[in-house]
Amino acid sequence: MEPIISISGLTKSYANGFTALDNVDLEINKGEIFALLGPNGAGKTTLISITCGLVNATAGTVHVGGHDIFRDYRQARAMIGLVPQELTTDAFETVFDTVSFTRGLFGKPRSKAFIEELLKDLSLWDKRDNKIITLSGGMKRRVLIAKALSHEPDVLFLDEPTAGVDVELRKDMWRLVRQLRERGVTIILTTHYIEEAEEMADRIGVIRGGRIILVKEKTELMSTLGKKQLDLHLTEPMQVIPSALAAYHLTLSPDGTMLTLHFESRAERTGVTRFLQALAEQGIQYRDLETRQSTLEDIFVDLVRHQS
Ligand SMILES: Nc1ncnc2c1ncn2[C@@H]1O[C@H](COP(=O)(O)OP(=O)(O)OP(=O)(O)O)[C@@H](O)[C@H]1O
Repeated sequence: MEPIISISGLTKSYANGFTALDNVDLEINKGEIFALLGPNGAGKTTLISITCGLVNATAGTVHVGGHDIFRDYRQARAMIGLVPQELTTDAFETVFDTVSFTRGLFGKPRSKAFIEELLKDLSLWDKRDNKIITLSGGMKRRVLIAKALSHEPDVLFLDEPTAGVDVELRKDMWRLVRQLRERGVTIILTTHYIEEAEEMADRIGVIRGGRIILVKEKTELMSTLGKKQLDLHLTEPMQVIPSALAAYHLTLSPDGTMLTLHFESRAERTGVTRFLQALAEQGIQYRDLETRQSTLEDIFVDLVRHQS
C-alpha cells in the first residue's frame, strides 16, 4: 500500500534537553486507521504536533502526500485535519460560523452545502446557531471534529478522541471514524484505551519513551490473543521434558517446577485432555494447574514494561 505519511529519523529534543522523540521511522498507509498506543508522556502528542507543523523537529523528516512538512508547509498542512486533545474553541461563536470560518482559513471556498452536510453527519445541525459556550462537552468535541474536517483533509489526526467521553459518544465516534475511512480519509488516532485500538484500528503502533517499539497489523496482533497457556505446578521438579511429550508445545521453568503447555484456545481440539492423559501415563504429578489467556492489554503492558 502507498504511504500517505512518511516519517524518517524523527527526533525531538525540547529546550530543556528532554528527548521526547528518538529517531522515529513510521509510514502510514493511505486509507488506513492507525492507532498509536502509548503510556503518558510517550511522545504521541509531540509526534502529531510535528506532523501538523505546530512544533519543530530537531532532526528527521516528515512527508505528507509527498510534501515535506517544513519546506512545503502549506500543501502538507492543507492535507491534514487535527482534532486536538484539549477542548479549545471560540466560545462565543456559533457552531456554523466557527466551522465555516475554519474552512476559510485553509483557503477553501465558502460552501454552505458542505458545512450543512458535515454538521448533519456529526449530529450538530440542530445546534448550528448555538454559541459554543452553551454546548455540552460531548457536543464541543463534535465541533472540534467538524472544524478538523471543514477543509476536506485527506488525513485526520485524533488525539485521544474519546478521553473522558461517555460510552454512547465513544460508540458514535467509532461509527464516524469508520464512515470517514470509507470515504478514503486516513485516520491516525492516539489512545490510552486498548479496546479502542482493538475495535477500530487496521494497524497498531506502540510508542514508549519516544521510540516506536512495535507496528503490526491488528489481525496479526490479535492472532496471538487466541493463544492460551496451561501452567502445571509440578510436585517434583523436572530436569528435562520427556521425549514422550515431544508432540506438545511445552516450556519448563528454569527451576523445573512449572511446566507450561501452550495451545490454541480457538482450535476445535485443544489437546489438553490428551496432554493430561500423557502426563498421567508418564507418572508426572502436579499439585495445581491454571490456564491463562493473553489479551492485547497483556501484550501491551508486557511490551511497555520490558522494552526501553
Ligand atoms: N515544551 C516541552 N518542553 C519540555 N518537555 C516537553 C514539552 N512538551 C512535552 N514535553 C515532554 O515530552 C514528553 C512527551 O510528551 P507528549 O505530550 O508527546 O506525550 P504523550 O504521549 O502525548 O502523553 P499523553 O498521553 O500524556 O498526552 C513528556 O515527557 C513531556 O513532559
